[in-house]
Amino acid sequence: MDKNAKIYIAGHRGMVGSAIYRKLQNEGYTNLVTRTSDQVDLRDQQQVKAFFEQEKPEYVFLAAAKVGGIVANNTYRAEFLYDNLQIQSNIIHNAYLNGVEKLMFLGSSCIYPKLAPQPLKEDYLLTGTLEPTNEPYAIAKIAGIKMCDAYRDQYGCNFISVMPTNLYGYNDNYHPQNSHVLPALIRRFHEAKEQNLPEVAIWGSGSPKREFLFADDLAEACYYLMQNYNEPGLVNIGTGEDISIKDLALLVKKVVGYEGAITFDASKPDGTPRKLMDVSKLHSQGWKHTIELEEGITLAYSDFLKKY
Ligand SMILES: NC(=O)C1=CN([C@@H]2O[C@H](COP(=O)(O)OP(=O)(O)OC[C@H]3O[C@@H](n4cnc5c(N)ncnc54)[C@H](OP(=O)(O)O)[C@@H]3O)[C@@H](O)[C@H]2O)C=CC1
Ligand SMILES: C[C@H]1O[C@H](OP(=O)(O)OP(=O)(O)OC[C@H]2O[C@@H](n3cnc4c(=O)[nH]c(N)nc43)[C@H](O)[C@@H]2O)[C@@H](O)[C@@H](O)C1=O
Repeated sequence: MDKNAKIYIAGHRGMVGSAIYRKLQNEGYTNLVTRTSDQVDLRDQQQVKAFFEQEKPEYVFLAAAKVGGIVANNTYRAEFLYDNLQIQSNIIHNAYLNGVEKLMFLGSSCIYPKLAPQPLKEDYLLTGTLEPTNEPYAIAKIAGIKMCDAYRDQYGCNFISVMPTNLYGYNDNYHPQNSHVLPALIRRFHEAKEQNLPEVAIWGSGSPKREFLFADDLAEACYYLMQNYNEPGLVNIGTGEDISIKDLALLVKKVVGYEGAITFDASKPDGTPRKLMDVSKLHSQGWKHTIELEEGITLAYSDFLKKY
């Protein structure tokens, strides 16, 4: 990508899109194209068609999606399927029609079977049954991978797919019910500290394990792969290390400085027992994360304090 290349970042106000935007700006890219969802509703075929015909971007980072934690995924099942299929189909098809040089589609680690062997290798895709709480979202993401591959096969498009692990960072969503675990716990421990509450409830049993990557590290990886990777299929992006939700809660408690107790709310779902990425393909491409979990939580907590 030369520094004047016209690059569209779909979802530039979100956690990931804003991190990719910052990275490209820091690298000296000046021709960045963005639209909010109010300006272009990416679910709308006509709006997306008109946008691509007007702007003719050369590169696309597809980081716009309907996103949320385990309860949001399980509650808004129709929206997670419809919105994501529409957004990604409209963008991928119009990228093809308008001769986009290269597109990166962002999926998620939830595309892998619920009980797949760990760590999750790229070739475990479609080898088993999905986790029910996020099946609609995962089905949409799998369709996105297959769409990139089909457009590569039939039309020769250089469309690549990356699968990030669970993410957190600046501009995260701190909604009490709809967010992912890390922002949810940052907020809950912070509010409990402010209100001198004696205990904080953690959803589920605390035993599931998750892997966490700071969004700015993800943006570095996306930028790196956009320049160096041109293959069909998918590439995992993660750290290759995971932690139980209980230990994560203890770490967030420490960073926030909360001194009360932790309890577990068994009425909430655990989801997949474990989702550890095999990152050997990513490492062999020459990229590795730099921000470790405690440092990242400290950065995210200071961002939370500025905004809430
Ligand atoms: N967060 C995570 O833990 C993970 C995220 N991912 C993937 O990374 C990508 C980005 O996620 P993240 O940054 O966390 O999500 P956010 O919710 O922070 O951002 C999503 C962005 O998508 C845009 N968007 C949503 N619906 C529409 C629409 N109908 N029309 C136009 N724009 C729309 C929003 O734009 P606007 O602000 O203008 O409304 C928003 O900025 C997604 O593909 C997600 O699946 C993958 C793994 C984990
Ligand atoms: C990124 C990924 O995100 C979603 O999957 P998930 O990994 O299960 O994500 P999560 O962050 O919401 O939960 C992780 C774990 O943490 C526990 N947990 C404890 N306490 C809270 C809590 O307060 N909030 C939340 N959300 N979870 C909590 C929770 O019960 C679960 O065991 C997918 O739907 C899918 O969208 C996807 O791809």
